[in-house]
Amino acid sequence: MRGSVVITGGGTGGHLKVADAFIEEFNKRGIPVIFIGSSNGQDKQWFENDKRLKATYFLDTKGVVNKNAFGKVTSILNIISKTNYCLGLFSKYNVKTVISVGGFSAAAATFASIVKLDCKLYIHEQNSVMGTLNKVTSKFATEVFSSFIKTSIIKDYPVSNEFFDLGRIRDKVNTVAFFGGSQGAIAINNFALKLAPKLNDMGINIIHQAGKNDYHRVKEEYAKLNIDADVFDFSKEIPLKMQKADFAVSRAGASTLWELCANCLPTFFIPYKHAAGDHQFYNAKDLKDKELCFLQREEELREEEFFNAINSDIHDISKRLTSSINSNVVALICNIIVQNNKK
Ligand SMILES: CC(=O)N[C@H]1[C@@H](OP(=O)(O)OP(=O)(O)OC[C@H]2O[C@@H](n3ccc(=O)[nH]c3=O)[C@H](O)[C@@H]2O)O[C@H](CO)[C@@H](O)[C@@H]1O
Repeated sequence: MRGSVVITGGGTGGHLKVADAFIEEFNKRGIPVIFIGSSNGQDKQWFENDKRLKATYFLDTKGVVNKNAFGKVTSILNIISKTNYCLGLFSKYNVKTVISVGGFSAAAATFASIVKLDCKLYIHEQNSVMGTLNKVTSKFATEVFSSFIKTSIIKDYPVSNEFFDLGRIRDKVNTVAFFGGSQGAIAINNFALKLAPKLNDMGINIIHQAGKNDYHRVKEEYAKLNIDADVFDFSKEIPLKMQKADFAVSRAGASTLWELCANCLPTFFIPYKHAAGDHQFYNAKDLKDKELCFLQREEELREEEFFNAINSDIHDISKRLTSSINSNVVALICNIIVQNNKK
């Protein structure tokens, strides 16, 4: 393959997990990868000391959406200056391929790839509703990959093989896991604490990812209830946590959603209502329409719906989830990118 590959984007775990899948695949193929993210958000935490990367750059960039006019102008001027900086990096590392996984961290390197005429841009859009940056830049992309866009040549999500390898068909609910997404979700934490006494009485174990900000409160609440739950703020072992569970309650962030599918874990989704364009609701709606999950909006949450769900035919759902997503997707996408690079 000619030159180095730049992977850009991030902000939150959903984008970064996809970036990680690409880094892993190119690294296996011996192709040098440079990560360009932001110093704001979780990018540094994920990749700052990653030995698989030839170089990492964390630029001081922030989002443009949801800002007043002055904030928008300042952010745009900053992106222009950082785009120029990225062009310098592209020359230094002979970059011919840029893969954007979206989020505000991706803006500068994505624009630089559009300006640099001998550089191809690829976008991975995770969500059912396209993010603002991707809406603007997708017309310049060689390919846009998405599990939701009908025209995507690979219509699957890059999920690590671990989730497939540790998947199993569920029969009976002995353990329920609660997942709030990379940052945790107070609404899911409160719902879990409300359900916990009854679950405990039913002899059902609890696994609970509470998020950094709410972890101590949640841990204390379980202690007050005298319930021995597996509570953590953030874990690198989500595949193992999913493997242990027979049913999940989760936000509908795209990476988590497809990981749950790969793991064949029946799930009750509670989408984050402020997600841009309500995309978390629509991420899960496709599965709901196929009766492959349960879906309730935060403001309509009822315990009764949850208990009906865990008492339904979870074996059937779990079995049908096996054909909801294919493995090795990142390898297929990388094959296309490598092929195009030779042209
Ligand atoms: C609030 C918001 O706007 N969230 C968006 C964000 O979600 P968020 O960042 O929460 O992303 P996802 O739910 O898609 O993914 C979270 C990722 O972090 C991993 N994980 C999570 C918890 C943990 O303890 N350990 C761990 O490794 C999960 O396995 C998963 O791979 O990006 C997603 C992908 O664009 C979007 O669909 C979400 O709507």
